[in-house]
Amino acid sequence: MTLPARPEALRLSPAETAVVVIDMQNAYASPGGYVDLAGFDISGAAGVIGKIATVLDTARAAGVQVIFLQNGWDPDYAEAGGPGSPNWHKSNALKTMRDRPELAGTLLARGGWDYELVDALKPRPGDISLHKTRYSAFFNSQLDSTLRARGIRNIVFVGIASNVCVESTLRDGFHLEYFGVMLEDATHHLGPEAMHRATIYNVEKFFGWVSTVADFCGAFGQSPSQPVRE
Ligand SMILES: NC(=O)N/C=C\C(=O)O
Repeated sequence: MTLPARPEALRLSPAETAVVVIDMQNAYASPGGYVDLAGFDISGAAGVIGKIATVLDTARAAGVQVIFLQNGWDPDYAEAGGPGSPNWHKSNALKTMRDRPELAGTLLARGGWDYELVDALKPRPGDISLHKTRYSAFFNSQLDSTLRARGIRNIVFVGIASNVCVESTLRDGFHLEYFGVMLEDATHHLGPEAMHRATIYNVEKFFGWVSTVADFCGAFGQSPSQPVRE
């Protein structure tokens, strides 16, 4: 398949390509989830859910492996690290729970609603689900071995947040020799909109390629006119 992308089109074989869905959990995309409670504007998050669903439908039909990542920790937060970990100091989920003790134990804890994937984006048979405990999905996870075991060299990224976990993972993937493509309209940022644009610049200029949902579906879909779900 030839995927139109910036700075140039890419030739991608479906068997060597995965769509990696970053952290489409209630924490990042639902009202009342972690980033909403932490004070981030999540109004744009709902808009990417339907677009990601369209990408996943197209990927599955084309034989492209779909891999879901979920971010978080065990219910006791041992995996989050204590004061000796920078994560303890920088994680806005942990900081929010320290500021608001009534939320203790609720944010990004495995087994809770906040950790769960949003209802519209649940894994289907054949999809793979992996857990991660830091921003990069390659760190201390099974992502690298899962991809290598299947001969996958190309990763198409969708999910939240473009400027945090998507960019961190795409950068680590670059250093591990993966070809990373970010779908700019199936990813959403945390913080000011300029952060999304900055990530697009970084990816396009230094770490990978940028494409769109329509171009992905045009390249991998049965029909180039396959509609994009809103
Ligand atoms: N999924 C993400 O990009 N997460 C960003 C921040 C956090 O998890 O605190």
